[in-house]
Amino acid sequence: MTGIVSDSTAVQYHIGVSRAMLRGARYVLLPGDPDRVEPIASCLDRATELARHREYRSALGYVDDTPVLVMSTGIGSPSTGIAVEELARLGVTHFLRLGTTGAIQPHIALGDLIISEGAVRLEGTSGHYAPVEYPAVASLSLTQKLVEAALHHNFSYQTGICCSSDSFWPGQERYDSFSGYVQRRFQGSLDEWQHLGVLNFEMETSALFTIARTFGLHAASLCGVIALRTQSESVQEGVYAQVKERLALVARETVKRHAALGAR
Ligand SMILES: O=P(O)(O)O[C@H]1O[C@H](CO)[C@@H](O)[C@H]1O
Ligand SMILES: O=c1cc[nH]c(=O)[nH]1
Repeated sequence: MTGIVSDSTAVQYHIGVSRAMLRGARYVLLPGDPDRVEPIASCLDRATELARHREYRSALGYVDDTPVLVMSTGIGSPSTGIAVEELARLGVTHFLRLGTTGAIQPHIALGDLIISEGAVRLEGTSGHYAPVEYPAVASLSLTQKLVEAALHHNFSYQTGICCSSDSFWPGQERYDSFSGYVQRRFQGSLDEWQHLGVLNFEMETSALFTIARTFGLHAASLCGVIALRTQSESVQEGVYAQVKERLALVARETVKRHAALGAR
């Protein structure tokens, strides 16, 4: 039986790109927001748009001679899991999430970058790939290059554990939802994660780390802080432009340094 999804030479069913379109790219930069693809791609050389399909918008560019795909994942772990599946099939081996996030530690500032060493799996998708005991951990070599790149640009950054939630409101203990209700299991959870040293909330990193690991592939996560959850439930949209620029600059430098290792 042949199906479009399982054929590695075909245009992939959800993401709308094929192996030939990737020009051998092994690196992918993964923002959640489709509108972040173009500004990130504009920090690469010779960038061109590839496709727009559902939440997946893609562009191909270069860091010197290294081809790099930029593709949005949409919001959340299910669509991120589909992106990893289909990109892995096309030969992508290194996945770098470029996201926005809400910080839950008081020493973190708006615009800071957070590099995740691991992630709390507060989502369902990764459980379809590995049991709950399996850790969601980052690729060491890719993460080391992220740290070097943030230092190179002199951007303030933190490293640690993030919490990846399946919901933006109750799972991140926000009370400004439509109903205002947060289930008992999440009441007090922000405080608890904070005491356990978790740095931030977002929605994709744990699925990305888990799935990439189970495939024997490499993933890292860089997020820019747009909400200070110890002060407010709101996101501060004024910092979004600065965060976007920082993510793109650090990503380019990370690929440059990692590609120079010549690792497969
Ligand atoms: O800015 P992105 O990459 O989408 O990331 C964060 O923003 C979205 C929620 O607003 C979630 O996807 C969360 O993980
Ligand atoms: O607080 C935040 C900000 C961005 N993304 C999230 O998931 N949470």
